Amino acid sequence: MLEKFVIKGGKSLKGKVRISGAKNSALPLLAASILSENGLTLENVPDVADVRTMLKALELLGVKYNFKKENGIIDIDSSNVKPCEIPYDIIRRMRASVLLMGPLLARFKKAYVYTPGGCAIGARPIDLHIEAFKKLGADYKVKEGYSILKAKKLKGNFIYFDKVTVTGTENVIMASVFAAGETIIENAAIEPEVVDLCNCLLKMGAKIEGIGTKSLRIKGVESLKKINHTVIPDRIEAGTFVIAAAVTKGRVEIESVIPSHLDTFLSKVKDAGVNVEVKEDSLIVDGGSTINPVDIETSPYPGFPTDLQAQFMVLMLKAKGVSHIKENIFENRFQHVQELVRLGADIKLDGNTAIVKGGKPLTGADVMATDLRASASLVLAGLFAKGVTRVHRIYHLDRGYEKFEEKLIKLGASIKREKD
Ligand SMILES: CC(=O)N[C@H]1[C@@H](OP(=O)(O)OP(=O)(O)OC[C@H]2O[C@@H](n3ccc(=O)[nH]c3=O)[C@H](O)[C@@H]2O)O[C@H](CO)[C@@H](O)[C@@H]1O
Ligand SMILES: C=C(OP(=O)(O)O)C(=O)O
Repeated sequence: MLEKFVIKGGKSLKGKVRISGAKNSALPLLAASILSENGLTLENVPDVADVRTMLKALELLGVKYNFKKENGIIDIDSSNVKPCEIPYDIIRRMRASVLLMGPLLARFKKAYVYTPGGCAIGARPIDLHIEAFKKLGADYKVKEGYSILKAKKLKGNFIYFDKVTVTGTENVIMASVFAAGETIIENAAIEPEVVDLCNCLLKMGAKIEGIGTKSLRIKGVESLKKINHTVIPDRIEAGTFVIAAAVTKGRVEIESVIPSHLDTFLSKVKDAGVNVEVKEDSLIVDGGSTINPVDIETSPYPGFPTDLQAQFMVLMLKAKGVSHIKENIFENRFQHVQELVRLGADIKLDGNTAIVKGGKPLTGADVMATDLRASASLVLAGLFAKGVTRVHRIYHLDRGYEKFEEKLIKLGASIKREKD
C-alpha cells in the first residue's frame, strides 16, 4: 500500500529526540551473523524496512531470529544456515543484500546472490567486490541473473581498491575472516560503519589489525563465536534532525549520538551560522540565527557524507546567497532538486554541481520521494514551506528512518501519514 506524508509547514521544532541505531551498520552486522555457527546478538537495531528485508534474506538461508522491537535486540541463531539463492525480489528491495556474498563465501565457499542493478541514485557497480573475491580464490560467473561465487579454498591476498568502496570493504573483510594466511586491504573505507563491523568481528574472534585506517590486515581464523554487540548510532539520522532544527528555527537536543562521526558535517553546519553545542553523546541545535551560504562536496569519510547532501541542500535554501553543492560519489543523486524546485526553490544543475540560490520562500505542493535521502530532504523542506506539502512514495524513507514522523510530531511538527 502506498503512503504519503502530509505536512503543514511553519512549526518550530522543540524538545528532545533519541537517535536510532545506524541502518548502514546494522545491515552488514546482520550479514556477519552467519559467519558464526551459533549466530550473534545485536542491540540497538533500528526497526526499518531494510532491516526487515535483510532478516527475510537471512530466513531464506535458514536463520532463526527473535527481534524485540521495543529495545532493538535481535537474537540470531545461524546454526542451521544453508547456502541458498538470494533472489531478485530481495535484491530489488535493498542493494545491501550484496553484503551476504562475503559471509556466504567465507562460511560455505559458495554464494548465489541475484546480481544487483543500478538504482535511483546511480549505476552502483560491484566490480571491485568481485575482483577482490577472485583474488581470494573464488571463481565468478553470472547465470540466469545470479552472481555465482565458488571457491575450493580461500587464501589471503593483497587487495587494493582503486576507489573507496564501503560495501566492497565490508564484503571483503567478511569474505577473508577464515581465509588461510593474511589478507591485506589497501585503500579500505574508514566509515564508522566499517569500523563497527570490524569491532564486532574482533569480539567474535576475528583477527583484524588497522581498524579505522585505510590499511587493514586480516589473519584467517578457524571459527567465530556468538557475542553481543551494540550497533552505533545513525549519524545520518542525527544529521537530518540537525537540519530539521535549523530550518524550523527550533531548539532540539539530539540524544544518543557519537558527535565525532559528524565532525565534517557539523563544521559545515556551523559555518552556515547554525548554533550547535556538542556534548559527550548529544547535540543541542539552536536554529535561531541567519543562515550563510556554504559550499560542500561529498567524499568518502571523513569527508562530507553523500547521505547528507540532499538534507544540507535544504539548509542552503534558507541561506542568504548562493551555495555550490558538488556530488562526487553518485552520478544521479540530485533527484530531489526538481522536487524542491516545485516548492519554489531556485536550484540549477551544472554537471555534478547544484547551484542553490537561497532565501526564496517555499510554498507547499505535491512532491515525490525518489530515494531514501531525497525523501528526507523533501520532508525537511515541507517543515518550513508555507501551507501543505504532500510527500508521496514514502516507502523510500521507511527503508532507513525509524519512526520518523513520530519523532517529528514529538518535537511539535505537523506531519501525518496517509494512504496515497
Ligand atoms: C564512499 C561512499 O561515500 N560510499 C557511500 C555509498 O556506499 P556503497 O557501499 O553503496 O557504495 P560504494 O562505497 O561501494 O561506492 C562508492 C563509489 O565507488 C563506485 N564503485 C563501488 C563499488 C564497485 O565495485 N565499483 C565502483 O565503481 C560507486 O559507483 C561509487 O561511485 O553509498 C552509501 C549509501 O548511500 C553511503 O552510505 C556510503 O557512504
Ligand atoms: C542510499 C542508501 O542506502 P543503500 O546503499 O542501501 O541504497 C542510504 O543509506 O542513503
